[in-house]
Amino acid sequence: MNMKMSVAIEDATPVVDAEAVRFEFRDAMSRMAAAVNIVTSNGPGGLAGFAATAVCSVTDSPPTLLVCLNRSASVYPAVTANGVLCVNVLSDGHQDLSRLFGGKTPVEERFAAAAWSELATGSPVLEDALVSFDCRIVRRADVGTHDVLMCEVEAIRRRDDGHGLVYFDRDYHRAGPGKA
Ligand SMILES: NC(=O)c1ccc[n+]([C@@H]2O[C@H](COP(=O)([O-])OP(=O)(O)OC[C@H]3O[C@@H](n4cnc5c(N)ncnc54)[C@H](O)[C@@H]3O)[C@@H](O)[C@H]2O)c1
Ligand SMILES: Cc1cc2c(cc1C)N(C[C@H](O)[C@H](O)[C@H](O)COP(=O)(O)O)c1[nH]c(=O)[nH]c(=O)c1N2
Repeated sequence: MNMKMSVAIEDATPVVDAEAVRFEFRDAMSRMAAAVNIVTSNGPGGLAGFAATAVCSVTDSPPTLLVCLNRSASVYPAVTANGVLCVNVLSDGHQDLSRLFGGKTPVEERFAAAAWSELATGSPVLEDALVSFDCRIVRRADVGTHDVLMCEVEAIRRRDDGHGLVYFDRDYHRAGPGKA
């Protein structure tokens, strides 16, 4: 396969090495702030949960989110076998929980660090999440290293207090009230 690609970088020098392109892309992506979520799942494939920033709203009719999941992640077989997941949106103060769900930690250890309940699908719902979207995976596309999961929302739980947690420049930041 021809891996040659080119991207524009600051001095407009073309980058043609695939590894350099990947590095350049990630470095550029580090400048895109994103909400931090813990995506959970439970069912016949077992309990699973991972930190995710590649999550966004697709359509409100029917209410649908997309979640990008790396096929090499340890949680991948469980999430795809279960066919359901819950997107738990984190608040500031959840940094340690995010690190736990983003690292190479055993699944029991990840879930022992917080309190969980359930809504419609049986996926774990984080008790103090800003908002939780309990979803059924209705469609899947494999793109490069990731699966793009289209997730139809079956139940929502939210709280109105708290600040958001944003990942930016490879670190966690508070998203608070007040206009920019
Ligand atoms: N979409 C993702 O899969 C994703 C997103 C964020 C972080 N991560 C994981 O967390 C680690 C630490 O991330 P970091 O932000 O501190 O440093 P990093 O340099 O690895 O990543 C910078 C940015 O690039 C993007 N990115 C990273 N890995 C990616 C991947 N495999 N596919 C698509 N986009 C990706 C994300 O937007 C990330 O914030 C990464 O190495 C990766 O394993 C994965
Ligand atoms: C802030 C942040 C954001 C993300 C991640 C990490 C971190 C720290 N990770 C990586 C993901 O959480 C990690 O691969 C899983 O925890 C699985 O790791 P194990 O394979 O179980 O060790 C991640 N993975 C993924 O497939 N999609 C995503 O959107 C993200 N986003």
